Amino acid sequence: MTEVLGRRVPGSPVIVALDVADASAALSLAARLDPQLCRVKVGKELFTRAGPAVVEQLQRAGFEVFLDLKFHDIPTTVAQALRAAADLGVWMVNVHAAGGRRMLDAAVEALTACRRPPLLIGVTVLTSMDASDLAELGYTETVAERVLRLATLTASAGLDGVVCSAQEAPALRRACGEAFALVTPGIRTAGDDAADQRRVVTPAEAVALGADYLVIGRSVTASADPVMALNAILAEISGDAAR
Ligand SMILES: O=C(O)c1cc(=O)[nH]c(=O)n1[C@@H]1O[C@H](COP(=O)(O)O)[C@@H](O)[C@H]1O
Repeated sequence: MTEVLGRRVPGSPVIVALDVADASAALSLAARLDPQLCRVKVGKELFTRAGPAVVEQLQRAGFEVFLDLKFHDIPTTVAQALRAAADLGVWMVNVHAAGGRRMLDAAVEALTACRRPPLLIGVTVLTSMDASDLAELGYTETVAERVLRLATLTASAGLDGVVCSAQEAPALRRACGEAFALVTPGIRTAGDDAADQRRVVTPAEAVALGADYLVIGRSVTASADPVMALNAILAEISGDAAR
């Protein structure tokens, strides 16, 4: 357990997004990181390049892996894809909550039968989206309302948590309870470029708002010194930076 500003979370709350071009880049970055201090995320770019082998290599190196493939398909396809992810032994997987009730039910059922089921997380509204993106898609809800709708659907289907911006964390904590995992990308250290992200917070803000896990990519991976960048983030969220 790690003490993070008074909240106790199992292991490190930081998940480093290994959004790099190939397995060798991922493994050489991982070799510089300490699995006691962070987990790692394998997403669409790395998985499409390197496949399950890189997940297995990262796990052999001692890392718990969040396999971020954001499944969003018909219920049967999502269920089978999740069984394949569980067979890989990953720690966390995700699906788009917008796949709807029957897809979420099928996802939960698929993992119930697994010996070591990964945490199953529903993506609400991508942190790269803002009010204008939702309006163009025809949604009349605000971002906060839509995130809350998708999170309560996700919770009622029995998933373990959601991906959201930490901006929405307080409302989701109230609605979905203490045990519901809030996984928050869109993290930027002070002065970092938001780039394609729209709902952005700093690491310390995310923790203060009640996030359980902070998904952090470019603030670490695009840094000239990723290890130093990660250590600075860990110091910031443990409160050391303020002391
Ligand atoms: O599911 C995710 O991990 C995810 C959901 C979301 O809403 N926003 C989001 O940025 N992500 C992922 O989190 C990471 C964020 O990367 P950076 O913006 O570089 O920190 C990327 O790997 C995204 O794919």
